[in-house]
Amino acid sequence: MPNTSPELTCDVAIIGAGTAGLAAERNARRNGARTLLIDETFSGTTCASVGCMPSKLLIAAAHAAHAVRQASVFGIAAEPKIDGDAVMARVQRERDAFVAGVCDSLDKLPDGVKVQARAHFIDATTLRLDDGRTVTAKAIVIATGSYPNIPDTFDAVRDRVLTNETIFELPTLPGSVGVIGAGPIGLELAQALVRLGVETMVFDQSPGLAALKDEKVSAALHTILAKELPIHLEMKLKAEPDSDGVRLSWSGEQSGSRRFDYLLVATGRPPRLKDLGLETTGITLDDHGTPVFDRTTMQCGDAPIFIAGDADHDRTVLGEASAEGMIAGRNAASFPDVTPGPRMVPLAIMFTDPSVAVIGDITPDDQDGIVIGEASYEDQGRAKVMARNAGLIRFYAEAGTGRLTGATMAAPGVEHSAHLIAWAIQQGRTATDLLDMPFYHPTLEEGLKPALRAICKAVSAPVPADRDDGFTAGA
Ligand SMILES: Cc1cc2nc3c(=O)[nH]c(=O)nc-3n(C[C@H](O)[C@H](O)[C@H](O)COP(=O)(O)OP(=O)(O)OC[C@H]3O[C@@H](n4cnc5c(N)ncnc54)[C@H](O)[C@@H]3O)c2cc1C
Ligand SMILES: NC(=O)c1ccc[n+]([C@@H]2O[C@H](COP(=O)([O-])OP(=O)(O)OC[C@H]3O[C@@H](n4cnc5c(N)ncnc54)[C@H](O)[C@@H]3O)[C@@H](O)[C@H]2O)c1
Repeated sequence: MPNTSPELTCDVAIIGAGTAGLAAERNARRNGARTLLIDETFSGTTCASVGCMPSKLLIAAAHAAHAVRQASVFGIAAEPKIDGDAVMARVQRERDAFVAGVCDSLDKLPDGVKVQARAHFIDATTLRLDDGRTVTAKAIVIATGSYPNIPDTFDAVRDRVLTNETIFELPTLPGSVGVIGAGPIGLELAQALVRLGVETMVFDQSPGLAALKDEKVSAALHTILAKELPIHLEMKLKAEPDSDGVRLSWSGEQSGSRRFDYLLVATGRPPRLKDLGLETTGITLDDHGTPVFDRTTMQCGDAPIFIAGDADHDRTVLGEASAEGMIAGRNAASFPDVTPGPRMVPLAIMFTDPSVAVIGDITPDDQDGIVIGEASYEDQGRAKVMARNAGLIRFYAEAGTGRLTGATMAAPGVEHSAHLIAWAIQQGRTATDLLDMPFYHPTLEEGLKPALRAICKAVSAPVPADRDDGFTAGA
């Protein structure tokens, strides 16, 4: 039941009922705090409503279409017949079910915890709500998430601009979409759209894909994705209205111009901190206006203010929003007694085909003290069986020991194998340790072995003596 009291007090107030805010509220309450969870809409998390889940639903439909198209490789003649209305109806139906699940959990919060309003700080422990009420708390958690940035370049065509907040609402698939931004949102959705029969092109002002620091993997991914999707990097763009659509002109290494029904603008999601009154709190802000905080405690300086999720602009993925929320909630409840929480090895996965993972520390090729082992999936046994033999993985390891420190992977099955690598890195395992573990045949995981062996060789570490030394037929 929403709380309508005029003056509110609590131990911990949380601004934002997304993944981070919900985790923070739960953990603060579990640690004995009287909590208030403040949200403008309580309409479901970004993940469920306009983020992870609807995007993966659209990708699932695209995979189905792609599999039909690929069937001819195996001697099966088939052509997908794509019903755009039905594709979008399923995306929306399943998305609504995920949102309903979030809303159910909101309904189960204890009476009086939910406060529906927009909040801003008037000092470090007081919030003003947009309905005129105030909230006084011993500690406050900022979990306000992020929003889609739309550069001025697209001002003249705003009515034809889609973002992640609007694209999943379309009643049917559009005929053509220019995707601006080759980050995870742009690439995941562009590949899904093109596979669903939408004429799609991607444009970015930067030279690489998805901000991958590993240029070799970025280049390999570009080559693979460009086979089905034109991707123009380092482009200057101009957008003008054009008969119920947009004319996009680009210039750079190549130049061109064409009309699209829509532009999907996926040019980054800055933290939603504007108008939050942070300047009244005394906390230190960085050059972008984001609070400076401690990554292990989530505390902003030594103030009674904590931050979690996309709002801190650090590791902007779901698992980290949840983990940060848990740490922030616990420390807000025990403030001023604040203790570090363990952080996980960073893991980000992009659900393109092939999927892409970035794990741990990504180091340049010429960095002292680090060796790199790589493996191509072009000749990988199981990937060839499935006609998915393309991709590159690169592991980074300590030169002295072969201890794995990070990985960039773009290859089939990486969404799964990346977890094994992240777990190994978190446990401090060496390449030799991993090669001593079971690998089944024939699997995509076997494709990790050449990269691990290359690390062993580079650090003169043993490949386990009683394990295969690289000669499994078809691996
Ligand atoms: C298209 C897309 C696909 C994604 N796919 C993945 C994926 O596959 N895997 C993955 O791990 N991550 C993915 N992400 C990222 C993931 O969704 C986010 O990292 C995560 O949802 C952030 O959660 P949050 O709690 O920080 O923010 P949110 O869930 O956005 O919650 C913020 C809340 O704060 C409220 N709020 C804001 N300001 C105020 C205020 N002043 N007063 C009151 N309330 C306020 C808002 O109403 C909102 O409810 C994706 C994101 C997008 C956009
Ligand atoms: N699978 C996943 O985990 C997943 C999927 C989607 C989104 N996300 C999260 O959502 C966040 C936002 O994703 P995103 O892809 O919008 O942002 P991003 O910041 O990762 O990428 C934005 C891209 O847009 C480009 N760009 C910026 N301004 C431009 C302009 N004016 N013209 C042309 N290009 C421009 C940038 O060079 C960059 O490549 C990510 O940080 C990610 O954490 C995660």
